[in-house]
Amino acid sequence: MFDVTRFAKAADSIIEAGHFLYQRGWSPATSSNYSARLDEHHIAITVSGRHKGKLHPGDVMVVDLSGHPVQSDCRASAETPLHTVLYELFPEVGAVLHTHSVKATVLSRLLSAGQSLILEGYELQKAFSGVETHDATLTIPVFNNTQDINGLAQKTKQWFASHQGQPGYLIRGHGLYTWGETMEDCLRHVEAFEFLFECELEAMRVRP
Ligand SMILES: CSC[C@@H](O)[C@@H](O)C(=O)COP(=O)(O)O
Ligand SMILES: [Zn+2]
Repeated sequence: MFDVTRFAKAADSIIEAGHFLYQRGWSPATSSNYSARLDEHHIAITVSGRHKGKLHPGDVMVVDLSGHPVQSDCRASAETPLHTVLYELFPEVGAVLHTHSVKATVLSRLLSAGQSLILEGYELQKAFSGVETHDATLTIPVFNNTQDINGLAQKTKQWFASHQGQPGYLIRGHGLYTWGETMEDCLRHVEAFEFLFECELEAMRVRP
């Protein structure tokens, strides 16, 4: 079983993240899903289909790392497997955020099939945990969108198993997944990505 106090704290951090991400326009309407680790076997995650700017405690539930609801009759996010594979793969990960911003959506559609987004030379890359210089090269893979979430989860798990230092990925025409040791780290990563997406789009505009 999970610790109820930890769940309450995790739910609060998820609700607060939803307010922030909705206000910034990165999680419109019922798009996006968020989670936070409770322990080795359980995470708190948003209930499917809830408006992310108006989350309340009943919109967050517990699932185990197989995605099964624990003490809840609600339906967990349709994209739960995209979260659980990250918690399985990275024991240090404490939070995962998925957003649907305009910039992530547009940029991911401009990259061709098989092309990753390469981020290098930006001072702001240092906002990602473990990155200490603008000279680092970050490779952000772009997976094709699909409604086969289990299939996509396996693809992401495989890719990140062999690229452990990379901070997130895009799903084409869909959005961003990123994670961190804490919810605060994870929110910083979303913000850093949004700045970098804007820089990349602006660079394409100036020099097509
Ligand atoms: C409102 S469309 C977005 C959904 O299809 C999905 O991509 C999403 O991010 C939210 O799904 P959810 O099941 O609410 O977690
Ligand atoms: Zn989504």
